Amino acid sequence: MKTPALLVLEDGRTFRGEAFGAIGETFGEAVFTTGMTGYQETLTDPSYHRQIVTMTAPHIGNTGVNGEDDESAKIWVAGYVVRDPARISSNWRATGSLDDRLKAEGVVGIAGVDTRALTRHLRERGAMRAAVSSTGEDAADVLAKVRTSPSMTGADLVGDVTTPEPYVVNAEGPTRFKIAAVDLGIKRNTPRRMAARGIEVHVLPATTPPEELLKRQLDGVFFSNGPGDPATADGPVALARAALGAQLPTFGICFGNQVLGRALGFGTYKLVYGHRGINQPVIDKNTGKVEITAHNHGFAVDAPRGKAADTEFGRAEVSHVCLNDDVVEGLTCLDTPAFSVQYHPEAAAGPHDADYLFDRFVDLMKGKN
Ligand SMILES: NC(=O)CC[C@H](N)C(=O)O
Repeated sequence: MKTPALLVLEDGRTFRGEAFGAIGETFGEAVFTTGMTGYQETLTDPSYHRQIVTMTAPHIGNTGVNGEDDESAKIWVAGYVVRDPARISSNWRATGSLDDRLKAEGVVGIAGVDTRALTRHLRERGAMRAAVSSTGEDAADVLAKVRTSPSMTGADLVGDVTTPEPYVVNAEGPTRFKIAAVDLGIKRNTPRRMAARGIEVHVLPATTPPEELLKRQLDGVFFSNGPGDPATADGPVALARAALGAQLPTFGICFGNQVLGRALGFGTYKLVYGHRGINQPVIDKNTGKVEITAHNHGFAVDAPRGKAADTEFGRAEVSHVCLNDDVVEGLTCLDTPAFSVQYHPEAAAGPHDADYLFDRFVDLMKGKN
């Protein structure tokens, strides 16, 4: 017999289904992602730390899990919600089933949920605190605990995911540049895309002091994606300010965009339900070109569209916006070699329209040499 499970949302809405993965109880922010592929990459993306992720694609687990697609050393999602798990894994690369992997890593999930109804609810009411429980506990008791669990607003989570020690990802072929990548929850595919362009990537802990970053005398700095509320990232913001002050070529992705935005003096705010998926249209304001891009963000930068803003580090403009809702998706400094995007040019899984941004980073570093 299948073990019954509950998904309880902060506003009291409750979904019933059956246990998927580990049996237990877990808390986090309920969000949804619309990606039709790439569930293994989603599960292992450190940006999903403390989030209960709902897959809107109804059939999950078809290709099992493999030894190649992880974006980090483990599964980071706090909980997993699916409609209809695949009963068999069909892929030549599969080394196991999704259910077994979730069990092995103690990740509590729920299957058999009406994920369309859940997604519509989250779109209307916003992402909110939630729990998945398969311990047989009463929904009212679970709800009481959800209401005392921590919120994503104000959550400082970088310390949970950053590397404790620096490490180096070697360039493929001859080394053309050496950069520091500040690890705020970095996905493996990012250094990989850089290495393919001859960049040697020195991944550094988020707690690296600004003096130490500058002392390394590298060709550029990168600020990665990561979990939590960017309003709490004062340490990384100080690093970005040091990089900007030193005119060091700087690139940021997702959390890195928010960190650069804050370093320039802009604020950040929480979106109602965020952008998560791999088909989000973004326009480059300067070229008018539209890219289909991968997103995973619940916060955004609050910066003026149109005219460049005057910041402590010279003029800065919003370079990209999302065509669905006009949210800021990229920033470019006009007097300092720095830019960032809120979406994922490293996209795994996802479209590669934005891959050119890694070349833009290379061009910035070439300009400096
Ligand atoms: N993928 C990311 O870097 C996410 C950044 C931030 N935690 C947000 O939700 O907006």
